[in-house]
Amino acid sequence: MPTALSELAPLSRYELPPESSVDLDYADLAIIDLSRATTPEGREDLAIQVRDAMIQHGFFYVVNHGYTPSQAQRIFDVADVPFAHVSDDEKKVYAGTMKATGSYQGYKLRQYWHIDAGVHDQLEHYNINRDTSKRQHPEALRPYLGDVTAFAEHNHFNVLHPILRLLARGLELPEDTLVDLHGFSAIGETYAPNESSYPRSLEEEEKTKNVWLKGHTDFGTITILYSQPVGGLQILTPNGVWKWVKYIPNALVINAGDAMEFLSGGYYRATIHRVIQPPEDQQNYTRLGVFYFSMTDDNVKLAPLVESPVLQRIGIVRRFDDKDAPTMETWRKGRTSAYGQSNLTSTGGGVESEVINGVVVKHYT
Ligand SMILES: O=C(O)CCC(=O)C(=O)O
Ligand SMILES: [Fe+2]
Repeated sequence: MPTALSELAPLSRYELPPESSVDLDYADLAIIDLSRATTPEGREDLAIQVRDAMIQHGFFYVVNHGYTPSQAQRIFDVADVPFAHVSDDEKKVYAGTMKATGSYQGYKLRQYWHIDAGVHDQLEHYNINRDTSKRQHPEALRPYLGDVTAFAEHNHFNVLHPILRLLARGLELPEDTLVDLHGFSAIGETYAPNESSYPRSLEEEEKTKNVWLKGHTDFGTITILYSQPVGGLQILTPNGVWKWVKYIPNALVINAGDAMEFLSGGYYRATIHRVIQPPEDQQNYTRLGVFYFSMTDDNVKLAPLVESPVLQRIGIVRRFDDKDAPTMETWRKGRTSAYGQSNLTSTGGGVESEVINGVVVKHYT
């Protein structure tokens, strides 16, 4: 069960940069008060709110998820360690092997992904499996692995599972249908990763039209992002307009990925989102992201949950025949090893595509 963030090793503070005062075109996302999920009446209301938010935008905020502001602050402090307190040489020792193994653990060093026009990314990630003992970690991070485990447990049991219960209700399925596919100790690759992005040169900004991370869908079921002040994250609205995601202190930004879209027969869509250059008053700050990317257990076949009365009524949008559905393991490995490494085919209108396990995956500029 979740452990408390107490008796922790001291740690230097990461100052969250100030909020932008630029007037940006923000997406109007629902705010879900997760503390209401503890009562049956609360769950009934929230299930409707979450379903509608998923159908309308595919993104929503969660507040009152159980972390105090100081617990959230500590998570940012820990997340900063692999970037600010590890030398470039040591980072290379702990580099991940995404292309070779399809497993997303360790550093994704800067410049690993191709963005556009020969320009590579300036995003540095450090990804940790929820079982922190799967790999060695840089020395500076080792005193804080207990924090990472507590963070993974908090996300898994206090955020992910309650949301999965609401999403199952929205499909009129038994409440634990999706929870049962997301074990904490099952073999699977849920990550509790961190990400940091560094400012880029003017030339690189021009060549990529300010895009830092191309429009994409996440490949797991649910992504939990800790809202942070440096802007840049945008979602693609159904009418083709990119809208910014606003910072809300101690809120979580939740979205569905491919695996959820497959399981829900297209009912909960994997919304396309991207990262662009932050607004002008934040361009000298690095962006520190804290995420919990969740996936089902590796052996789950990502075929639609046809027993859902909702899907039986409204129909299923299929991306493949149910018998050909990839497992979570096949899908995550295929997408992880190809990302930013494969040659994309331009299909016009700023859309590029690739085929992973026989399924077309699109990238948006
Ligand atoms: O940095 C962000 O705000 C979002 C990054 C993202 O979409 C991803 O890593 O999948
Ligand atoms: Fe993403």
